[in-house]
Amino acid sequence: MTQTAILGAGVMGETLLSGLVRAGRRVDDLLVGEKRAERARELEERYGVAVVPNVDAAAKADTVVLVVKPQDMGDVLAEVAPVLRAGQLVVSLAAGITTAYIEARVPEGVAVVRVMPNTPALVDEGMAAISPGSHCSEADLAEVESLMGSVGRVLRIPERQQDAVTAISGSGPAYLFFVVESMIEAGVHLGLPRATATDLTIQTLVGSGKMLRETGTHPAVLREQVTSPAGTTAAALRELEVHKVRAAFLAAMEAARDRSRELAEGS
Ligand SMILES: NC(=O)C1=CN([C@@H]2O[C@H](COP(=O)(O)OP(=O)(O)OC[C@H]3O[C@@H](n4cnc5c(N)ncnc54)[C@H](OP(=O)(O)O)[C@@H]3O)[C@@H](O)[C@H]2O)C=CC1
Ligand SMILES: O=C(O)[C@@H]1CCC=N1
Repeated sequence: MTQTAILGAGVMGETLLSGLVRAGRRVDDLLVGEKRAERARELEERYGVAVVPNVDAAAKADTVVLVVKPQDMGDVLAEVAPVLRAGQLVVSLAAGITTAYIEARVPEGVAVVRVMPNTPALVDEGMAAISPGSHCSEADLAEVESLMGSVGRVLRIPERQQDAVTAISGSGPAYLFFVVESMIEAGVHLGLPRATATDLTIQTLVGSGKMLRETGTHPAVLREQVTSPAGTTAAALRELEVHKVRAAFLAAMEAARDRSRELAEGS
């Protein structure tokens, strides 16, 4: 088994780490680079994984996964580039950061893959979109598919689509949690106990998601099936149109796509 280093074990890094451990990856084959001592101790206790300085992890591993904030990427690459060598694979999970940005900062012959994951990976229902850098082999892509496939689905996409993907599946869980929060609050306004409103909303989301996935039916058709003539759903949907929810999603996702592009510029 190859050695994998995860540099930056915050929300997304720990999500990947926990998934790899759940999937049966030996902790001896995993290394973590994390700068805060307290956080390092926490991860060592929770997973039994070795937390070591970034350079040690990067020098030892076959695959180095970068899960720091886009704004920290330049510093981390400057730190580990001197110990990287041809034949290693660098995988970035950071929004906005291009493979060209990374390739310009690592030695010749280091393969680079860009990934946009999402947090449902925590329950093995992640969605990861992966794009190869300029000198990346089929074996490198297969390694990343195996890595991310242990926590959900993986899709290969051209890198030019990564900013839009970030706006859909990377940030997407937050939009859906926001909708869930809003429905729960509305249920409470309608007089339901909070626990009841929460149960009803979550099961409705899970059931609707399962219908979408298992029937393959277009969401507009599924929506029409719920919308009885002159009924309750029609009354509700009219309000969502009046309040321009569809336009708000378009504006929100354009903002996410644009922010991803800005992060590439280092801001
Ligand atoms: N959260 C999400 O849903 C998603 C996140 N991503 C991407 O994942 C990356 C991480 O995001 P997220 O997990 O949310 O952010 P976090 O801030 O939770 O995690 C980043 C981690 O990196 C650590 N870190 C910072 N500098 C270094 C360094 N030099 N060496 C080692 N570790 C370091 C931070 O430590 P400290 O806190 O001490 O600074 C922190 O633990 C980002 O690039 C983001 O774009 C992608 C898709 C989804
Ligand atoms: O908000 C962010 O920047 C990260 C990238 C996608 C989801 N979270």
